Amino acid sequence: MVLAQLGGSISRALQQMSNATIIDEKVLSECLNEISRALLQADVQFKMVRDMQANIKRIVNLDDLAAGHNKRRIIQQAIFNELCKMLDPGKPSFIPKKGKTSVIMFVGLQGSGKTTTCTKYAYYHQKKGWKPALVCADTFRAGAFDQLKQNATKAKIPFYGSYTESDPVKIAIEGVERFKKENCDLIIVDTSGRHKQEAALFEEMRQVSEATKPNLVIFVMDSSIGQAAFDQAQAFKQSVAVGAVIVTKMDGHAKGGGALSAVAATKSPVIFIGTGEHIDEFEVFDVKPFVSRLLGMGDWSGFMDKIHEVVPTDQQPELLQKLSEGSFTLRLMYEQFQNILKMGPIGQVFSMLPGFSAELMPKGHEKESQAKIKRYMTMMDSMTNAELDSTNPKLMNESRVIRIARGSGRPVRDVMDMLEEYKRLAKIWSKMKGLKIPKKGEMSALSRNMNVQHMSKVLPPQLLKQVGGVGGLQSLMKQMGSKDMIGGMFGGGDR
Ligand SMILES: Nc1nc2c(ncn2[C@@H]2O[C@H](COP(=O)(O)OP(=O)(O)OP(=O)(O)O)[C@@H](O)[C@H]2O)c(=O)[nH]1
Repeated sequence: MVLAQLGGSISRALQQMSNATIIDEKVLSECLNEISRALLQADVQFKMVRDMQANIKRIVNLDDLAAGHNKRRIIQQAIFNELCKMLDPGKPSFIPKKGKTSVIMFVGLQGSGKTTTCTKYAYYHQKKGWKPALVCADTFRAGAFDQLKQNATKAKIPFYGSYTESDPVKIAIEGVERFKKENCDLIIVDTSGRHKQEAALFEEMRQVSEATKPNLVIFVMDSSIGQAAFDQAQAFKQSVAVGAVIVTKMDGHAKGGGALSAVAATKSPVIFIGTGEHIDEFEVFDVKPFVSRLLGMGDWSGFMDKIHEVVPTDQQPELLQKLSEGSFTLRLMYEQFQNILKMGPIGQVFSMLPGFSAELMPKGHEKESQAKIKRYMTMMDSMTNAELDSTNPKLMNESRVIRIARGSGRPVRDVMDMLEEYKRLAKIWSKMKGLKIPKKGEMSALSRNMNVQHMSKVLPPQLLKQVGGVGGLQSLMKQMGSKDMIGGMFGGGDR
């Protein structure tokens, strides 16, 4: 089951509960059974699901709730908290410091995405001004060094490895020593994988770990392994001091529940997730926004982070300003298309907004989407400045459409398609009107600045209904002291 499906099932269960006139023991049980079924289908370990159900029932004692209390909200809050608890081992992982050398060792089974993830991790930090380096201590898989070398070269990250040396410990020591001398602050050691957990793999991992004394060992896990995740994660944890987990292939048809099980097995947090084969398809994993997204609440802080990441710094103030004005011109669309082609899919950004997914660049169709965007841009190149800067699509009369089509060598139908796309995007962006945009690092300020009206515009209709429409939302925010829109709605507070 894909995670989106899991989120959908949970939202539906909550919705059904909300539709009930009276929320009693029976309604609560039905809702919890529905949610449990969805989690089990997503391959979350049975024991975890059972514990969660018991915890919620214990917390939500319907008889104890004084009349007038918002039972619905309390139940939602309990579900949110329990899901967060499942994913939060209660202690943070080691956090490397920029400018101070840290050795990070990656472990995982063959094919889990370990080598790809090492480069993604290095690239993520490099973009933030770190000096990462990659060491290939995988001498088991022929071609592993070539793969790492290729990835590292593309991302301009220094690397170390050998075609002739067969001792991974020796390579790891040499590589780490070399990059320490070169003042790299993030030395990433990629170790061998095997097809299955076997003694030789664990012995090798132990030796590499002993020799390089990593500050952090990251266990890389393929999200599609489902129920097997718990045992696999536990086996790794017993051999090396796993301190964090990265779950890969969250974009595929993954049984995402495995991620939850890995956290329980290693008592270590998930720190990143892989969302595609491309180097920047890699996201910081934060429990509360993740659960918010799972429950269809959107992820505002992730959205803002992505804007900061995807849009060039010099264009950010202008874009955010325009966003808050709600005026979306064709020129703005053109500029964003330029960003997409340069930086990768901005569809990732949109997927973080409540209520809609990456429609512009559907997964698996990136090539077609890119070609479409290029076609759109060619057509926009045939427009006048006035047309590009206008927010009024009526300006585009029939004769102009024909001229633009002729000017760009495209059929009229294509121009119409492009204008439709513009209208669709403009409609989405118009919902942002009046939003106060925080500077980087002030995400909770965004939440505080969102008023009921904004929230009601961007919340998916079924969710809005669930909280009792605009009126319900208003009283909910009042009750929560309007603290934090995402955390606040479910009692999470500031992040
Ligand atoms: N869709 C998707 N594919 C991924 C992701 N991460 C890695 N992959 C793909 O998974 C495959 C295996 O990745 P590798 O990095 O070679 O696997 P590995 O675990 O290093 O394998 P060994 O080096 O043999 O241990 C490659 O085709 C990657 O492109 C992801 O987040 N999403």
